[in-house]
Amino acid sequence: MVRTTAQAAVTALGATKTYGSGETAVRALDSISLEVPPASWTAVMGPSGSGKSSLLHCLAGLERVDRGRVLLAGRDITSCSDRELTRLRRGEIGFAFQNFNLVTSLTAAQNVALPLRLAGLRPTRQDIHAALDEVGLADRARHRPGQLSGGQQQRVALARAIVARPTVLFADEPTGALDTASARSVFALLRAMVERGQTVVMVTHDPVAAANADSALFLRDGRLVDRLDRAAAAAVAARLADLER
Ligand SMILES: Nc1ncnc2c1ncn2[C@@H]1O[C@H](COP(=O)(O)OP(=O)(O)OP(=O)(O)O)[C@@H](O)[C@H]1O
Repeated sequence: MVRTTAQAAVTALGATKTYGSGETAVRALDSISLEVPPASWTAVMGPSGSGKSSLLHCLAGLERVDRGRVLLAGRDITSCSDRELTRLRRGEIGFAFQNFNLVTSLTAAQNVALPLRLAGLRPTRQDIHAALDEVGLADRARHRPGQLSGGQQQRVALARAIVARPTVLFADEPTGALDTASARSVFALLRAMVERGQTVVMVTHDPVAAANADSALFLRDGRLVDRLDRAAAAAVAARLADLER
């Protein structure tokens, strides 16, 4: 029986993940324990290879930990079957990942509708339009990914992640390909989600992005080594520079 704060949106208890085996084994996550409160925004930072993406994937149930536990909305996903996990992911979790995962043959609107359709729902045109509007792409609904810039594709991916109103949104560099103005509108969007009670966990290399979050977690060599709450970008950058030394 795992004891945890009942209200946490995401919990990791001694989460450990190793890739490969024998001499080529890499311990990507080394006994990570954390709690992400609901209606909060957490940034995950750290040097390249420190385990950020691995942590995001394990917390989101896209990959399984080898040791330890991960709980989503109080539910222990380490003991879920693949089927239960898929259902949980479709119902509770949104993903906005760096490589977009947009379907190239579908329009922006169809891409946004896809996760809801996969979950057996029939989103209305208004729902889809509202999500595209939130990311500033209402006028690109009929464009296919190949007709959009990298930043616009990223925003379609974000609209797709938010349309289902997930309890927890996991985002990998959600503003990585965006200019300053677009990044700022994404920060506002993520903050609005948090104010509506949703939880955001994002990996970022950008201290400005992390400064918009409520707290920044710092990884090094697969370990959680520090945490800053409500930190200014300069403080985040200084901590990161320390870890990269
Ligand atoms: N599928 C995999 N197979 C083998 N090793 C992996 C795999 N995925 C990650 N790793 C290794 O695990 C470690 C952590 O990788 P991870 O991608 O989580 O780091 P990261 O902090 O997200 O890095 P970056 O900032 O460069 O994206 C690295 O040493 C990486 O090489």
